[in-house]
Amino acid sequence: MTATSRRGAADSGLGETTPALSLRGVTASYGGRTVLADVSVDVPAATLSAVVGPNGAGKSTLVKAALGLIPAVRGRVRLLGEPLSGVRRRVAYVPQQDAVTSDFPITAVQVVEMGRYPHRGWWRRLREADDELVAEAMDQVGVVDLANRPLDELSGGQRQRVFLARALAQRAELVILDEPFTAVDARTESALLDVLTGLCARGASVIAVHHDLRTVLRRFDHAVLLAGEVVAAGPVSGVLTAAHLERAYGMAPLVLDS
Ligand SMILES: Nc1ncnc2c1ncn2[C@@H]1O[C@H](COP(=O)(O)OP(=O)(O)OP(=O)(O)O)[C@@H](O)[C@H]1O
Repeated sequence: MTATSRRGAADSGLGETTPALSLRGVTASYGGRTVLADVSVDVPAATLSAVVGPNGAGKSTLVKAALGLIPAVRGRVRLLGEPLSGVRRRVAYVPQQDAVTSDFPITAVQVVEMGRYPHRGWWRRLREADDELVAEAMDQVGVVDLANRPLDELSGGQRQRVFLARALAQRAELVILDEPFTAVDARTESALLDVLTGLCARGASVIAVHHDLRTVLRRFDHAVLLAGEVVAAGPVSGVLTAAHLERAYGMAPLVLDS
């Protein structure tokens, strides 16, 4: 049992049965090509949940569809029980790092401060309380010493931590991350997972696209296994079975044997 599964949705502020994310009949396309077809799935609140599946399975597309980042989406999406328009400030997104470009000069601390804009508006000065939340978030992921470094001079792993700090500073109730650990070493990944597990223990919901099934088995509560459609969803041990993995990947990944 992982740390977060010992806690229910009790502290999340959501009803026991209100999912963190609910998709009904969601179809997503790029240029007329359907990538996700008729996906219906619920991700429970106050859990650390993974979206897994082979390359091209539609994992990033699923989270982008949920966040309104893809134009051609049909179906019904609810985040924290509401349409996206009503919950933007309660939901944080950590994009895949190769999708992040910085065409203008911005420092690490300025990125983290952006986590407070949904609460203050970008045109207003942040208050002392915001500064404290920003400092706390940077401390949690170990990037305090990078505060004044330009973003485009940071390594991939440092950037991933800075963007995670932005989500933490937002104090979001639902944090959605797309491959947040691709550029970090194993020790840092474990430390960041501790931070995410801590969020869930306090009632927040975390959904991460993640490719490392071994980590998902060890550290996550819930998983959605995708292969253009939902192959399985639910508690991790019931999702990452040999039969499901064979269906999704065409073979059971050997890593689960060890
Ligand atoms: N902007 C886009 N325009 C056109 N096709 C896209 C676009 N983004 C993704 N696709 C296609 O949609 C499919 C699903 O892509 P997606 O990025 O959602 O998969 P994924 O499961 O996250 O893959 P990976 O594990 O490789 O990151 C792929 O075939 C991909 O080529």
